[in-house]
Amino acid sequence: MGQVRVKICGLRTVADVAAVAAAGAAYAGFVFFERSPRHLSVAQAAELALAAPVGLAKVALVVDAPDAVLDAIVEGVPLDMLQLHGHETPERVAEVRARYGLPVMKAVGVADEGDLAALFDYSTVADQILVDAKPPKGSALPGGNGLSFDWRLVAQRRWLRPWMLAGGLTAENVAEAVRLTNARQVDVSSGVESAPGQKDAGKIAAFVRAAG
Ligand SMILES: O=C(O)c1ccccc1N[C@@H]1O[C@H](COP(=O)(O)O)[C@@H](O)[C@H]1O
Repeated sequence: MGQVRVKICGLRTVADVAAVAAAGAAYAGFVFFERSPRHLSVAQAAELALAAPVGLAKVALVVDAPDAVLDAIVEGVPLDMLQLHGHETPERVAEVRARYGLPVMKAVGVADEGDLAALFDYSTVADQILVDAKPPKGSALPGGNGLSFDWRLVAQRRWLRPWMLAGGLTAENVAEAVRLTNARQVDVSSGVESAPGQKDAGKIAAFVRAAG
């Protein structure tokens, strides 16, 4: 594993899990959001999670999920972290942490300086912060759109909790993103795909290598 910890999100097959583990990524992400081309059922995610080797952290991504949906995911899938990628409030983040006893990573969309205060607010309640590009208005997906934001907005910033950089990262731009922001963790979904929802083992390996 390199110095920068990598999360590969939106895995859909056991072969994807094997490629992520072989590349040396730290986290594997499973998406539970029906509008996403990466959406999994609880049974599908359980199969992938059970195929993950020890040391590969399994993350469930949800978007404004009610307790009933989270209950089914947490009961059915062996997990290491929950990623909240919707409009969950700081109070909801605290509630989810307490209810499930799992670390919670809260995604925050960034487009300009005005979005940075939210990063601090969530860092007081979440275990980790995911700093992602803000989705364009009317976008079908709140993430996984392959869009970047101006990395200079978060260059060298410090928050109270560990954080990950996300949004439009690829093997071609991740080294520059890390250099500019000093991110110690990065997250990618569409940048390691050959088509929406189709992970590419070669791109995954190249991305992890390039992240450093
Ligand atoms: O990947 C998805 O389909 C997805 C769906 C709903 C919310 C978030 C989603 N993905 C997350 O978005 C960011 C950035 O993705 P990309 O690399 O720009 O494609 C990443 O954190 C994914 O976990």
